[in-house]
Amino acid sequence: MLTVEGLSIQSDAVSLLSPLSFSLKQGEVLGVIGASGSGKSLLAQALMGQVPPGFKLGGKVISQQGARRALAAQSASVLDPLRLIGSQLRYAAQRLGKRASTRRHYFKLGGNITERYRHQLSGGMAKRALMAQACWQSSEIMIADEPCCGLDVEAALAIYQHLAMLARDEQLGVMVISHNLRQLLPIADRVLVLRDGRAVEMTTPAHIRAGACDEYTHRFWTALPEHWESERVAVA
Ligand SMILES: Nc1ncnc2c1ncn2[C@@H]1O[C@H](COP(=O)(O)OP(=O)(O)OP(=O)(O)O)[C@@H](O)[C@H]1O
Repeated sequence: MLTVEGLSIQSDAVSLLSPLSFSLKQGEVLGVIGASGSGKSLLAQALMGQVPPGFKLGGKVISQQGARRALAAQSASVLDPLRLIGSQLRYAAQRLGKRASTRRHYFKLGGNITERYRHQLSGGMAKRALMAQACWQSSEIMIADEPCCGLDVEAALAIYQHLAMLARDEQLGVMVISHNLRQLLPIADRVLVLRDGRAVEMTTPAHIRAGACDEYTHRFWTALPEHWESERVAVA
């Protein structure tokens, strides 16, 4: 569905993303993990062709048969501050055309989010609006950058379940960027691990759970609270 060949980002002489190649398949959830600043959001922006001004983008991003990509960005700043959320969602749905009707069940907004402006949303409400908007924007590829920060566990679970359903039932290629391995692993088919703008490995949840992965990846797994050793807890 999406083929990435030697994708790289430079700012001045600094390499922020070293040449990276991978594919996103139809019906798959590809998780992306990495420490803060490892280049996850830049990768998402590069896949959308939207890197910050002055950044140099290298390599190729090829969509199969013109598959459209939508990004649920990390920050609500991408929402239009002057239009009601409902109006922005309706616009996205119109562009999706006939296929929009099957998306009604995903990322329910609740409350009166659609009747509010961006500045009237809480962090969690904004997140839900961003997810719903991206879901209406593309029928082929959806990229979700930290879809659940600011959400309570129940809302986060619903979002992850909907991302999995979009891949499984609607056959989208779904890429999910997350710090939260515990939420990501149950829905991911494969996991791309980034460190300092470089790919450490492309692995699977089964390999991560079994410890059959790079030592850097394994550290994310052992950092989950359920794996804390008693002495580490005692120090904390
Ligand atoms: N607009 C920008 N101008 C300059 N540097 C930037 C810009 N955006 C990102 N960077 C730099 O690129 C690197 C990767 O940033 P990125 O936002 O992709 O990290 P991330 O992995 O998404 O982090 P986090 O998990 O904290 O969101 C960082 O060193 C960051 O400082």
